[in-house]
Parts: sequence; C-alpha cells; structure tokens
Amino acid sequence: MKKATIIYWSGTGNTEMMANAIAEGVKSSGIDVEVVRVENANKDMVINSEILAFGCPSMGAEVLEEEFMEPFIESLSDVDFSGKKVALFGSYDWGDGEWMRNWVARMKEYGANLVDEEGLIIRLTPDEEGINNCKALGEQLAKE
Ligand SMILES: Cc1cc2nc3c(=O)[nH]c(=O)nc-3n(C[C@H](O)[C@H](O)[C@H](O)COP(=O)(O)O)c2cc1C
Repeated sequence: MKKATIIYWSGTGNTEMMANAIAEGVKSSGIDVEVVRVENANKDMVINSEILAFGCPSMGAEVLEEEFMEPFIESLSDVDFSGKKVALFGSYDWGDGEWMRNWVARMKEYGANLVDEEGLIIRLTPDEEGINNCKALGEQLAKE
C-alpha cells in the first residue's frame, strides 16, 4: 500500500485549505494520506512516502516561509526521490508566481518527479474551482 504525506506551512489558512483538498483527492483514490504542518514534520516522513505534496505560500519577497519551510525543504536536498511522485502547491497574492517557479526548479535539482511541472498556485483563498483543482491534483498524485 502506498503512503501519501502532505507537508505544508500556512499563516492565514489559504495554503492549508489547498492541503486538505489535495488530501481529499488522494483519499478518494483509496490511499492513506497524512496531512502535517511543517512545524510537526520530519525528514523520515518524506523518505517513507511514495506520494508527496509540499505546500507553502509566497512569503518574504517571493521566497518560501523562512523559519520552518525553507530549512525543511533545504534538508531534503539529499533525499533519494526516485520512485516518488511529488506535487508543489501554495497561495500567493500580488506576485506572478516567481516563488513557485524557483521552488519547482529547486525540487527538480533534488531529483523530484513533479506530477505538475508548474506547481499549483492559487491567488489568496481558493474558490470552488480552486478547491476542485486541488482535488484533481490529489487524484493525479494517487494514480499509478
Ligand atoms: C510577510 C508576507 C510576505 C508576502 N510576500 C508575498 C510575495 O512576495 N508575493 C506574493 O505574491 N504574495 C506574498 N504574500 C501574500 C501571501 O502569499 C498570501 O496572503 C497567501 O494567501 C498566504 O497564504 P496562507 O493563508 O497559506 O498563509 C505575502 C504575505 C505575507 C504575510
């Protein structure tokens, strides 16, 4: 049985809503999924999961949140991502998605196999369409 883990940071709940909707999509495919705030996550959770989603809004000036998410992602640089499926997601506001483009490039350097090459980004709070896109991403992650 495959294991799915979704690890995210969220300050005002938008990225958290995305995480929960992605989890619903994964679950609808019959796969167990754990949704964890990055503050409570550890590297073993990543090593032991075949299906992974990482979420973080655009913070600072187009960077990952710096106290928890940035060091956590940095700690994954030596993880063996072969055989794992990975998705990136997050909320933003006034930018053009630069933080996600940089994050995608970085995860590719780490060897991650991204199911969505652009990362799923949603401006502020996801509306119904946004939630459905998150669920669809979860279903895509869960596919063989
Ligand atoms: C300190 C801070 C820095 C931010 N920097 C950016 C930014 O550089 N680009 C951008 O598009 N949005 C930026 N935002 C907006 C957030 O990405 C946006 O409010 C997002 O919906 C927050 O997601 P969350 O509810 O999951 O915390 C920033 C917000 C805060 C509070």
